[in-house]
Amino acid sequence: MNPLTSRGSGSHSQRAGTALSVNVNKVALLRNTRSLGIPSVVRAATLCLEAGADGITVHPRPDERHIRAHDVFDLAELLKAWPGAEFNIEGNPFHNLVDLAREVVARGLPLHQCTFVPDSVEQSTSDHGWRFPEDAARLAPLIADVKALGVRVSLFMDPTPEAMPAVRAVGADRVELYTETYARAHAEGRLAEVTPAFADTARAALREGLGVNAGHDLNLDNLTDFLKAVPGVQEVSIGHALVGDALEFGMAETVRRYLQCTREGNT
Ligand SMILES: CC(=O)[C@@H](O)[C@H](O)COP(=O)(O)O
Ligand SMILES: NCC(=O)COP(=O)(O)O
Repeated sequence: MNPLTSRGSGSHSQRAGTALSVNVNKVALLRNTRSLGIPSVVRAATLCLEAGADGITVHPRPDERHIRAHDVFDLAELLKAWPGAEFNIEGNPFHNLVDLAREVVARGLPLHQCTFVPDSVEQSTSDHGWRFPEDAARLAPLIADVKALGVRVSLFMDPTPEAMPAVRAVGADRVELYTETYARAHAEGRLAEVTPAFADTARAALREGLGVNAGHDLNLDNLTDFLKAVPGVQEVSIGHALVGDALEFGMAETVRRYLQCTREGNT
């Protein structure tokens, strides 16, 4: 069982420090190239949880290129056996996300967080956050709908400190900082250019009473530095690099290495 304690925004449990939610999209992507069910997404998620991961994330895109609807329900069934761990579904609330969330909850299955991401259907991966004030009016009712299910709502956001009061006003519980620009700058030795915006956005979110998550292109090289530089990050969701690392180190050892980065990043 994970050492989880309640803290922070939203009513669900999180362990002290930054939680690691493993995104298993890329396991499904490989599985979908044949009809054999290999590798198993549920088995991969089980290995992550057994190794100490705090949660599982999926981003079921409308074209089901990786995570399919049945994966969402299969993983939610798995999470029932891990009461301390969290299930986070990411996606565009104007596409398939809200209906999936409703169905998970209707089946009596656990769902802790929905992360709203403004991706278009044909996008190859996420590449920007919501815009405020432009998106506020159309997001508000969907945020209310998902929160009425008892599910926390996090909004995928670029590092824009000035948007945080509007994110709070629209009813979100958390923001997820889109970290691609941090990851690229880290790889290119340009951290001074980007770090202040991430740290300022986290501080602005915390001032508003929002929780702070982060994700996209985080990896074993940049995760510790990110968490040292950006205050109060409650959860990182990591998939692409982590699943790649698992090919080299195995899933359990890989998860342990990422957990070690979160611990080092929190000191
Ligand atoms: C929201 C986000 O940051 C993305 O990283 C996403 O969840 C990953 O989606 P893909 O695996 O389809 O690239
Ligand atoms: N929210 C980000 C996520 O779930 C995984 O992003 P990535 O590590 O696949 O880039």
